[in-house]
Amino acid sequence: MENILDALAIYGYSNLEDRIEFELDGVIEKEIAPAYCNENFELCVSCMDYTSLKVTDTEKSIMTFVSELLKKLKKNTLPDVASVCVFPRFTSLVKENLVGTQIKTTVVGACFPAAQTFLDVKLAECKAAIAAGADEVDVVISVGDVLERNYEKVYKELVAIREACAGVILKVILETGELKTIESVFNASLIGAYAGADFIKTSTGKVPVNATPETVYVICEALRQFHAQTGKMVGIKVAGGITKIQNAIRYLTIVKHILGEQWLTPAYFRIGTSQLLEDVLKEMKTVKING
Ligand SMILES: O=C[C@H](O)COP(=O)(O)O
Repeated sequence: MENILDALAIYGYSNLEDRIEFELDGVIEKEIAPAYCNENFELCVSCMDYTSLKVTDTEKSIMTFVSELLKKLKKNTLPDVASVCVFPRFTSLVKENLVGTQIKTTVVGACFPAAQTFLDVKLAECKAAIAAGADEVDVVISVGDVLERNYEKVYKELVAIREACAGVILKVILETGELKTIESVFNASLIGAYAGADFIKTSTGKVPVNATPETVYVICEALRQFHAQTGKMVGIKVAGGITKIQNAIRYLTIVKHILGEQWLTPAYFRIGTSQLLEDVLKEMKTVKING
């Protein structure tokens, strides 16, 4: 592509603010109740990036985290989650402990969560994670540069990261709670898509504001327009503070409403979460009992 600024000029977000409020409170709100069913709870499990990104994580705690997950899935006859997501140093450990399942190993790379280091260090970390067995890498965009509209710089860095992550799934995290405006979330989504991201991800879970219905709406709209222009489907990962299945179903409904049912597979929809599975199990039982 010639120039990211020329590419962005094709897209429009001017009427989004009114539409978001109108649709989230109206038509989308009405679509949530019928989507609240065990079939979609299972879909949420299969789209889950089951995550542990704590400063206290150790080899021992991560092994327990993975084995408890596998036990819960088996005991409740649930589908495999999409991936287990951890810090880079646990890559090979997770990979080994997932042998015999379809579950992928996701690693946060490029100096998650602040991403404030040298590009060479970011690239080296991504490459090391892949060499250790990562199937998927989640990296944070240079948030400050997006806010200053240094779009060319942000795009070039992501292209370099895309090259370093050749052959694996790349998720670009926008940290939407820090981007704040529709313009920056919309443009950052498109920059990620043009740089070759497989998924645009909302948040790290490490700042006060994470995924929200409004920002998920904006990302979906950017990806809808990107698909209309290029024919390419880019996935969306909602993440950060998602502890209740009600919230996951709300996001699933927004994605379906804007992007369509074809996005509702682990190839195009992910939920990054450290705590959602327990609530899914609880709600599945409640829904079964109450019919
Ligand atoms: O990558 C970030 C995680 O998906 C955040 O998950 P959490 O806020 O549930 O810990």
